[in-house]
Amino acid sequence: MASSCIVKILETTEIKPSTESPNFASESTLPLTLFDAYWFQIPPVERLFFYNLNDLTPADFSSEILPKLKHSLSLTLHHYLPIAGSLKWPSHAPKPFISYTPNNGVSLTVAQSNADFHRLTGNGIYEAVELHPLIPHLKSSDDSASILALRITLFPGKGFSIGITAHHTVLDGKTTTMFMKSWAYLCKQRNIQNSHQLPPELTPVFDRDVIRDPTGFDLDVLYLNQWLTYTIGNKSLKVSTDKGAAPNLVRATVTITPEDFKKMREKVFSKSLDTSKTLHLSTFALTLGYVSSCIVKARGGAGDRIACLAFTADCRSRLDPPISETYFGNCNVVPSDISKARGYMDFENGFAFGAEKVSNMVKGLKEKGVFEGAKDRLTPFFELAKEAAGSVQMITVAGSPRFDLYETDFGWGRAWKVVVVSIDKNEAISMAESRDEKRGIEVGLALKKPEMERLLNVFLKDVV
Ligand SMILES: CC(C)(COP(=O)(O)OP(=O)(O)OC[C@H]1O[C@@H](n2cnc3c(N)ncnc32)[C@H](O)[C@@H]1OP(=O)(O)O)[C@@H](O)C(=O)NCCC(=O)NCCSC(=O)CC(=O)O
Repeated sequence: MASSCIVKILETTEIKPSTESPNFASESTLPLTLFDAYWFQIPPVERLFFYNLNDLTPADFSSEILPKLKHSLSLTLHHYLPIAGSLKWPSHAPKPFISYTPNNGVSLTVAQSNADFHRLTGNGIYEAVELHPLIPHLKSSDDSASILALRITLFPGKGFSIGITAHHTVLDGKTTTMFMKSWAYLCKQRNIQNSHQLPPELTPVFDRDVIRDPTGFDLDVLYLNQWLTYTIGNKSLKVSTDKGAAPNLVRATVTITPEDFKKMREKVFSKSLDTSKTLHLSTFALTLGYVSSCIVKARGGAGDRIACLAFTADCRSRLDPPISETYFGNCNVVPSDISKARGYMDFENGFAFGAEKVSNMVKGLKEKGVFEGAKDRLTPFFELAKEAAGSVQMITVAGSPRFDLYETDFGWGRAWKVVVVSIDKNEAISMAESRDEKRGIEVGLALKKPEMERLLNVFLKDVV
C-alpha cells in the first residue's frame, strides 16, 4: 500500500456568493428545525467526487478547470446563501441557528496530489486514511461552525477530485447532493457568464414553516436537550477532528447487479422466517439486509454482541402534507433495530433475517408515519454508546442509491468514482447507484483488513 503520497496545498481561498442579483439579502438567519436538531453533534459528512481526465496538465487545470469551478461555485452559492454562512450558538441564544451575510464565503482549498488515482478510484482494497488528505475541514469554534468546506485536488495526468465536507446539523444528503448538482449544472453551461438560473428540481426551498411538529413534544428542543444530557452539557459547536476507527481500516467497493437482486429476492422468499408477511424487498432492503449479514459474519465471534442496524429515510414525501423535494435542510428520520448479532450470522438464514429487519423498518414508516416513537429516536444510540467496546456492532448507511451521484457532471464527463469518506469513522457503509451496472447498487465499505478480506472472499457466492 502506498502511504508515501504527497498532497501539496496550492491555494487556500474563500468563494463568496455572486452578487449579481437584486434579491441579495444583507443579513439573515434560519432556525434549526426538529430534523436538524436530531443531528446536533453528529460528525460532518465527507464525500469525494473523482473526475478522470487523462493527460490533464497543471496548466490546463489552473487556466481552464479551476476558474470555471470557482466562478460557477460563486453563482451556485448565490442560490444557496445559507451554505456560505455558519451555524451559530451565542451564549445568550436558547438554540443554535444558521446565520449568513453577503460577506460570508465557503472555504476552498486547491491541492495537488501524487497519490495513485486509479487505485483510489478502483473497487479494490486500500487504507482508509489514504483519502483523508483529499478532504477539507470545517472551521469551527465553541460558538460557530462553518457549514461547508471544499477541496479541489489535481492529480496531474489523471484527473481531479472535489472533496466536500458538510455539516449534518444543517444539510442532509439530499440537500448536499442537490448543491453539488447545482454547481455542476452551472459549471457545465457553455456560456457561463449568462447562465445563472437553476432548473426547478435544483432550486432550494428555504421555507421553515413547512416543517411542523405534530407530536406536542417540541422535538427540536427535546433533541437538543437529549444531546446536552448525553454530552454532559457540551454546547460547543467545535467540530471534532477525531478520525475514529479510520487508522485501522481498509476500504473497498462491492457492486450488486440486477441479476444478483433477482436471485437474492428468491433466496429471501425461500428462507423467509415468516412467509406470511408481505416483505418489502426493494433493492435497498436487499442490499442492506445482505451486506449487514456479511459484515456481521465477517467479524465472527460468538454472536451474543448487539447488532444495531439503522438507516436514514427521507421524509420530504412522507410528511403530511408532503413538502418540496428541494426543501433545504435536514428532512429525515433514522429507524433503528437492535438484535443479537447471531441472527445475522446464521449461515442459511442470516441474509433473510437482515432483509426482514429492513423490510419491517421501511414498512413501519409507511404504516405508522415518520413521527411514531420520535421522542425516543436518539435514545438507543446514546444507550449503546455506553456499552463496553466490542459488545456492539453498529451498521448505519450513508448516501442513497437515489442520489444519481455519478451524473454530477461539471462539463468534463460524469463522475469517475464517488465515495463517502466519513464512513470510516464509525464503520458505516455507503450506498449509491452503481457506476457501471444499470440499476445496480454499489456499496462502500470500511472494515478491518481481515474482516474485509473475509467478506470479499465470499461476497455474493452464497446467493449467486
Ligand atoms: C427509506 C428508504 C431508504 C427505503 O427505500 P426503498 O427503496 O426500500 O423503498 P421505497 O419505498 O423508497 O422505494 C421502493 C421502490 O421504488 C423506487 N423508488 C421510490 N421512489 C423513488 C424515487 N424518488 N426515485 C427513484 N426510485 C424510487 C425504489 O428505488 C424502489 O425500487 P427498487 O427496489 O427497484 O430499487 C427510502 O425511501 C429513502 O428515504 N431513501 C433516501 C435516504 C436518504 O436520504 N439517505 C441519505 C441520508 S443523509 C446521509 O447519509 C449523508 C449524505 O448522504 O450526505
